[in-house]
Amino acid sequence: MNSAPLSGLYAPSLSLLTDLYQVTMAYGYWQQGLQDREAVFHLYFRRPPFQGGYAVAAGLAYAVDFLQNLRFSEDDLAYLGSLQGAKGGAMFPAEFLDYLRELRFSCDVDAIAEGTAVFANEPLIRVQGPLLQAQLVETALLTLVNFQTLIATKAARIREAAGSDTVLEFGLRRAQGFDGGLSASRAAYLGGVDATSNVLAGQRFGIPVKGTHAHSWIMAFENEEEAFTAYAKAFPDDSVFLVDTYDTLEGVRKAISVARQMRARGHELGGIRLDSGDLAYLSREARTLLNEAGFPDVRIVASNDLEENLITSLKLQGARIDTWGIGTQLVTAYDQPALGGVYKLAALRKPDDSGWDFTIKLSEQLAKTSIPGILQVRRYESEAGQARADMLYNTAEPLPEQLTLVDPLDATRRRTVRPEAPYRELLKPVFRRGKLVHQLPTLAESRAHAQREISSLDPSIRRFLNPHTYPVGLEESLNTFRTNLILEKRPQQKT
Ligand SMILES: Nc1ncnc2c1ncn2[C@@H]1O[C@H](COP(=O)(O)OP(=O)(O)OP(=O)(O)O)[C@@H](O)[C@H]1O
Ligand SMILES: O=P(O)(O)OC[C@H]1O[C@H](OP(=O)(O)OP(=O)(O)O)[C@H](O)[C@@H]1O
Ligand SMILES: O=C(O)c1cccnc1
Ligand SMILES: [Mg+2]
Repeated sequence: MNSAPLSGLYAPSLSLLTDLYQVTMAYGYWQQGLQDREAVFHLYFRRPPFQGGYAVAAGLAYAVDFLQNLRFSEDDLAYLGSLQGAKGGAMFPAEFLDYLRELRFSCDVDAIAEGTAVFANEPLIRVQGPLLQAQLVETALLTLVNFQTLIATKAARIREAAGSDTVLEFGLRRAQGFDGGLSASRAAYLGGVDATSNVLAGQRFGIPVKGTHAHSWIMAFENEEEAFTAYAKAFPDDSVFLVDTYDTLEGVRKAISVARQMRARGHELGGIRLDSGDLAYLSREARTLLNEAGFPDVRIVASNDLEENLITSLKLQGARIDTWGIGTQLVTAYDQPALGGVYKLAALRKPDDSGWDFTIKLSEQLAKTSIPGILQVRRYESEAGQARADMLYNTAEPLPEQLTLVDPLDATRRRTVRPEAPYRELLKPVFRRGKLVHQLPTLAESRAHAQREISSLDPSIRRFLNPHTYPVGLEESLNTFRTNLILEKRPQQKT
């Protein structure tokens, strides 16, 4: 179910899921005879979203599905063949289209598992292989990974605020298109929500589907009692009544009255839902009414423009909410509309095959200057499994005996690594020479992994307000190499 999340959604081929410039560069590389020059790219982001301290990696299953099915159909080639340049001639000659017809993805791909807690500058995906191919997949990988990582992170924050309460994702109606809604439901589940109202996501990904009913259900009947009674008839053991259509606390009393009739027939009301007004006050009052009437197990569901900060505030106000229904703010990633993940060239095989040329993109800001090498991410952990610090290092160079992590933004900030410190390597082989060599976990396994990963982070990294920065250092020799490469590439200013 999880292994081909894209297939069938977009028929018949997704290989043109790219920016035109990837195809024009591919043509240029082919014309120059550079198509098979071995290259290494890293996909990473520069700052965690929502001014938070971490992100939850997501979208890899989509990326794998895309790469596995990368081939240009006759329709794709006909379309590319129809594109014209400024003077009206074909943009791409027939010989190049013939090349694309035979093209099969043959790169090595290493990636960090979905659900892993990740930080700025860490490659979530590393692609190594023929330059033309490794470049061609940039846009698809970014669009597939950026959005889901963003939403999984938002969901993890909402989970953090909700603690052990149930969280339902209700966002499809407000999502950025149906495809945004579908991948948002998947990523939200991965990041920690318990269920979705999105039935297509339930079918495609095996996410539990849950829900209540709308105000229109109440409005379609003469009065609330009639509406509740009718709903209970349809779902005698699975009813949650929406109580705020006319007057919330009156609605609660009517729900109690119908719940008594249900009980007399051997059924129990599952819950009530509050969707407006002061949710702290109303949930407390509703809890009192329900408890006094002998319904301590009827759950209180709340919805209405909720997000992690509001949940935190409602809890501080003593709200008695058991289940949080969250739509718009979760699936639109309020208030950060995009994760700024990038895909940068980091190494090119020397033309004479004598080793690597490591490449760098300079920027006015050091934070935006890329990191050269064929990178791996090593996570050091305490004996109890708490994440302590991550080290980026160049796998193409030998590691020194004594490892020192250097802050890429401030080389005076360093920490040495105890030789016996336990660690794991986060990037794992996914493709070798274009063949899938990795058994993808199920979505439920990735979700469980995310829960473990987030709990391995110190609360100071997880908090919403001014979180502590998790230490991600460059291995010292990589940092020195990068500094020297910056000096070599940057023109000397003269005064
Ligand atoms: N106790 C509370 N503390 C802080 N914010 C709250 C509290 N109770 C509700 N809210 C939030 O305040 C906002 C109220 O929004 P709004 O005024 O649109 O809703 P409403 O008038 O209650 O509902 P509606 O317009 O759907 O009938 C919502 O985002 C809601 O989640
Ligand atoms: O508020 P969200 O987090 O997006 O959660 C989903 C919302 O969708 C439904 O109503 P809808 O917003 O369609 O109408 P309403 O606000 O008028 O009830 C539901 O009652 C929630 O309010
Ligand atoms: O099931 C619900 O209560 C629901 C579903 C979608 C949007 N709002 C609420
Ligand atoms: Mg609403």
